[in-house]
Amino acid sequence: MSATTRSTDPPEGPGTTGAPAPTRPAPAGDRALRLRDVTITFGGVTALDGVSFEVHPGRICGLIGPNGAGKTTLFNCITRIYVPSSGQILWGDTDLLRLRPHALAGAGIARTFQNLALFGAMSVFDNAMVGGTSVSRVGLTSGALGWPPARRRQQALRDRAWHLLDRLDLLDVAERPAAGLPFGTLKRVELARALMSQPALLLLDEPAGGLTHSEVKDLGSLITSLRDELGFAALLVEHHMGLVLGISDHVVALDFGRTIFEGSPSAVRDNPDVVRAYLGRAA
Ligand SMILES: Nc1ncnc2c1ncn2[C@@H]1O[C@H](COP(=O)(O)OP(=O)(O)OP(=O)(O)O)[C@@H](O)[C@H]1O
Repeated sequence: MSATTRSTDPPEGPGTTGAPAPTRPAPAGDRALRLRDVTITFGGVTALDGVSFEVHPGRICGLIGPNGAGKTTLFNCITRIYVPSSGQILWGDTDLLRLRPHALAGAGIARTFQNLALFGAMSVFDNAMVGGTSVSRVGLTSGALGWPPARRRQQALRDRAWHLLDRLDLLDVAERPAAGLPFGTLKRVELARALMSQPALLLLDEPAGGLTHSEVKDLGSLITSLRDELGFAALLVEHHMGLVLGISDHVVALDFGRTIFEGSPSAVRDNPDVVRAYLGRAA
């Protein structure tokens, strides 16, 4: 992101329009993410081999598997970084594989990054705003020129950012640069940035990575309460089994690119194929 996309105005305080917080439940409708027989090969390696499952509206789907199982590759197929060799990925009625990567946010899909995608020199508030301006029709020029509809949209974004920073316990650091903040705090900023686009589907890439035990516990409660408030569905790729089993409605386990389990969190722990996959290789 270039410096030109940085918000030029100082952040106004929360709720400056006096309007109710604009974080309404995402218009998830009946949109589900449907993967059908997704296969991708890299040279001789079949990273995904006929993977099929669904993520239902408003539900959290945990995606687990040992190292090299294909989780990141699957994420990269959904986010249009990789093109599957065969298979279908549908988002509601939309063929996701026909969407350009930059159109995903506009289609209601947002993601977080394992290694964070924040701008160190920018404030926490401005980092959050980046996630909203990518889908809002607020042009920097029209906003700066004070065109009334653009100003109203800009203010609605600011209100949403303040609301999310409040929900994510980030108000105290809102005006501090992201660089230098503790990792656990940055993970929450990353979540705020992703939620600014009001996604109907949130792709969470190892959100617990690098967090302490108590931070992981808090993160689990935060994700479920935000899901309850905002109505998004989530696909959660995570090694932290406690988090996956604690907050997922549904779990899919991969091994060597194949689905070895699909079902409830309570059933996954004792599933012999899952146990074998994790015992067979270091997770
Ligand atoms: N761009 C690529 N080129 C070649 N092989 C790749 C590429 N991306 C992934 N792979 C291979 O695909 C397989 C699945 O890798 P992937 O990173 O998706 O696993 P993972 O489940 O995310 O593992 P981890 O938990 O360690 O992140 C591995 O064998 C990996 O080496």
